[in-house]
Amino acid sequence: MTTLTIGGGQVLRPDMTVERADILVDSDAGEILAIGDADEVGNGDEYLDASDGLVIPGLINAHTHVAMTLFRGHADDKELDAWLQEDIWPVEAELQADDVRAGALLGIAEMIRSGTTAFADMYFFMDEVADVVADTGIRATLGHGCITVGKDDEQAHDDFKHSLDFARTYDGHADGRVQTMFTPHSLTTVDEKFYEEYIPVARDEGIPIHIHANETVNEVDPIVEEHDQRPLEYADSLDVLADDSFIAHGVHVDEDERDLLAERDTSVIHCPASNMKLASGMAPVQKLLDADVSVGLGTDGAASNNDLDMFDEMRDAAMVGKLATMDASAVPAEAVVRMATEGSASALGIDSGRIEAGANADLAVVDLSGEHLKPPHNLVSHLAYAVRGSDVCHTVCDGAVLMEDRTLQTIDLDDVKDTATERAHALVERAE
Ligand SMILES: CSC[C@H]1O[C@@H](n2cnc3c(O)ncnc32)[C@H](O)[C@@H]1O
Ligand SMILES: [Zn+2]
Repeated sequence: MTTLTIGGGQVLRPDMTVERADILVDSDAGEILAIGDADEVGNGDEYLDASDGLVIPGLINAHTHVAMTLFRGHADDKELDAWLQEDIWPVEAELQADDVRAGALLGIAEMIRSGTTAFADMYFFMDEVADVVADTGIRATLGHGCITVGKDDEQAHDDFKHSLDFARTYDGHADGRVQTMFTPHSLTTVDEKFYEEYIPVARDEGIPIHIHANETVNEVDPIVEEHDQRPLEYADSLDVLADDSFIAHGVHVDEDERDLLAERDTSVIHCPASNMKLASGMAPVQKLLDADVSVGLGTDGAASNNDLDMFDEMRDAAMVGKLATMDASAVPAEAVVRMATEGSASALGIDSGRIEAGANADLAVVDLSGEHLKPPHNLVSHLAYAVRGSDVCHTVCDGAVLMEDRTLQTIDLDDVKDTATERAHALVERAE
């Protein structure tokens, strides 16, 4: 057994207390072995210095499209439908496998550097993303996204079959760091008959389901008109809601839908930056929490955010949670830290997001030496409101060190930046 000690720092525990402790990790099994005083925990074969640092669970970005880093800054200042139809879908139509590889490498580098150790992604060319996940050491839940608008029946069926095949083939890839899901894009971009045919197949095979839902009023209204049902009631009639399902956004959800989500134990992934930038609306996050809905946190793609930094996302979630309710006590610091850790972990069904013996050794160390983190009155407050992604100095996933002293260990960052820039420019040119 090879072991790793993360020593000399303070540690965020699952009850949101902070204590001075060392952490011993079994690097082979990828698990936390012990947390305690240096003499109790003992010396590992390797050592990461966390002095003047706070060890936190690696953050979990529970909804993104990682290769969309290629479109960062390509299309801003438009609402969702115009943004997708006029700018994003035309460039996505030109995507090649190597583009997705380049965009995924860039996004994963950004996530590891800002303390994210797992993400959920629905996109295209997902075998490329799975291979990049394998090579870089991060953890991910991946699905090939299906859209039926603009496709004939045969193309749409092929898309769904491909999505199921991807989920079957790649589940457990990369020593179990890759899990898979079935990912119809949304309730308005996928025709009902495809839900009716393929959701039962996913359910029979135990494949989790992830969709965008209730993101904008433009998406909700046509469903209500056509089906005389709220979108999540419609989703439930299609058997989309279950304890291993999770929906992205959930901005426009009424009280009955919140109760339905709680009853079905379906998680909502809150994406506050994307919701603000696309002016989609303000999700009723405090009401979701009050209704006992499990809430995780995601950045969405880098074209609607425009970064993949989960510290930014925690801050945005806390800020917009207060603005939405005009209540400064809504969505407090502790709630957003829980969303980015245990809430997202629960949505993805992974045993990460908590620093306890037996849990996955997915960890990040925040350097507390910066002037913007003094005085350290309350470190949970700092995580929500003051820490920046660039304060992360070490990142560990599955017991392996992915970043040490701000240097990536599995990614050649200069090469990744150059390749992504070249491919993004060529891609946009092809689409013009
Ligand atoms: C079918 S793969 C995923 C698909 O979703 C698009 N997308 C990116 N951000 C959003 C969003 O906020 N709402 C809906 N769809 C989004 C992405 O560009 C892909 O086409
Ligand atoms: Zn999305």
